[in-house]
Amino acid sequence: MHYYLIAFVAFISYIVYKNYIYPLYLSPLCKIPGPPVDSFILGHYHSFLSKQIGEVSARLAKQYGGIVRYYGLFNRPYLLISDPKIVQQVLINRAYEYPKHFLNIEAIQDFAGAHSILFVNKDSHKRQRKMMQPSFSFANVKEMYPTFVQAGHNLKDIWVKQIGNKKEERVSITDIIPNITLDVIGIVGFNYEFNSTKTTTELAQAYQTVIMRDRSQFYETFEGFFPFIKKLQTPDNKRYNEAIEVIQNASAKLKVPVDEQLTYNELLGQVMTLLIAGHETTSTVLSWVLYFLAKNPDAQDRLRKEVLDVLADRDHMPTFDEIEHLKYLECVFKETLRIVPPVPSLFRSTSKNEGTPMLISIHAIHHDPSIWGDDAEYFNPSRWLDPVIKSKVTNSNFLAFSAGPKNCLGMKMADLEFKAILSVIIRNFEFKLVEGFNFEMKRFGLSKPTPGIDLLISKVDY
Ligand code: HEM
Repeated sequence: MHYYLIAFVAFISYIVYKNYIYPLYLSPLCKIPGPPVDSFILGHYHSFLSKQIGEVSARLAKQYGGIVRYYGLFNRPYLLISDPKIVQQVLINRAYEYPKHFLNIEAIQDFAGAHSILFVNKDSHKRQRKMMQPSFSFANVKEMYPTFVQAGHNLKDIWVKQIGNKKEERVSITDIIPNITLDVIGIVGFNYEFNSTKTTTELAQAYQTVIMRDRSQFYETFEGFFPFIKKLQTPDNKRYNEAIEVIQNASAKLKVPVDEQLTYNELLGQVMTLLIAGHETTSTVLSWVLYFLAKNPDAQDRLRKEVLDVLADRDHMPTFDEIEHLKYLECVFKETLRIVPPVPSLFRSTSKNEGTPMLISIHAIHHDPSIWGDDAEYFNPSRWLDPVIKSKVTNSNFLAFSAGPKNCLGMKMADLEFKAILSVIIRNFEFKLVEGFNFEMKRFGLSKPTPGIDLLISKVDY
């Protein structure tokens, strides 16, 4: 009998040592500054892991510095990184030595495919990247430009109809913008018309269900530890699993334009990755920009004035060169990406096996007053014209598209799509905040406004 007792005591001692004594008192990571732990089992759940992770990480970085230690479930240590010198090493100089880390890999694989470029490292990554790169060349992206302008006009037509003869109309902008960008990626990525702005498509709704699921970093980790939770037939899981099935079925029907031989699963992975990476991020930044312009009427007027120089005639389709010359539009794009980076954090691991997970907080870096000035919390597109700020910006502190060999492949495409759509929209409408309307930011994943953004929209009559 006492053998069982000894085994039981040994087991408990091991658990206590591994999950409490070692991480909290003996690990070399204890020397790194960070907040005191709240709970033996839940780590920092109560103080911040259940909250909006971007804002929390900016606060922690301000309090403790560019590298902060914090604790997840069972006191697993994490590092919160916002020091641009470390970022330079991890993302750029030694990118392949720091593989991506996923709190809940199965959940992401559900909608990006298990063989996605997003998950692989070293040779597999280099191979996929080489294969995909030509589709994103400058010349190819430039050819997509008319599709982007047309998308701006499609959105314009929808809102003109919605406003009708009224002076202004309250519109939920986040209901339609993801459909606009989904249609765009369908056409430019796969030569396929989803027509999601004209008919209700299951696919657009499926993405809403998956992306708008608002769960904390803690919950994601918890489900990552116990993946069977995902299979429980709760109403939320059922909705989610049905949505994933819709995405997988729709992706299976599409074809990516690559020459090299790919297995069926690799192909499916690429389609799913491009669909998700190519429309949810762009729709996020387009939604936020309209909110910030509504909140800052001076910036809105200045942008409209600049756009009117090339779009005096409202039916004129702006050319690529005309759009590329709009300097304030460029500032507005960068400022929106700075203040609300659609991907607020990147996860990496210090090494392949059981390495310490690192959360690189793009949000914290983008809100650091030592780089962006004392008004870093505010939307101010003109900062991008300030020579002092310009001299401080580098590819390791402006990270909306990440940096280095795994940076965003669709960067130029997103840039052009944003500018084409926004210029048509701002030429044709004025945006105001709805008094008393509040929303929050999703706690984890993409920086989505939740439940969405309502604005007052009126037509520009000149
Ligand atoms: C404003 C819009 C966008 C933002 C802010 C954005 C941001 C990012 C970020 C931060 C990453 C790095 C993720 C990580 O390291 O974990 C990334 C990767 C990627 N993005 Fe984007 N993205 C945008 C639009 C697009 C578009 C339009 C496409 C394609 C149609 C695209 C395709 C990709 C791909 C394929 C990767 C993986 C690259 C690799 O691992 O080598 N993105 N994006």
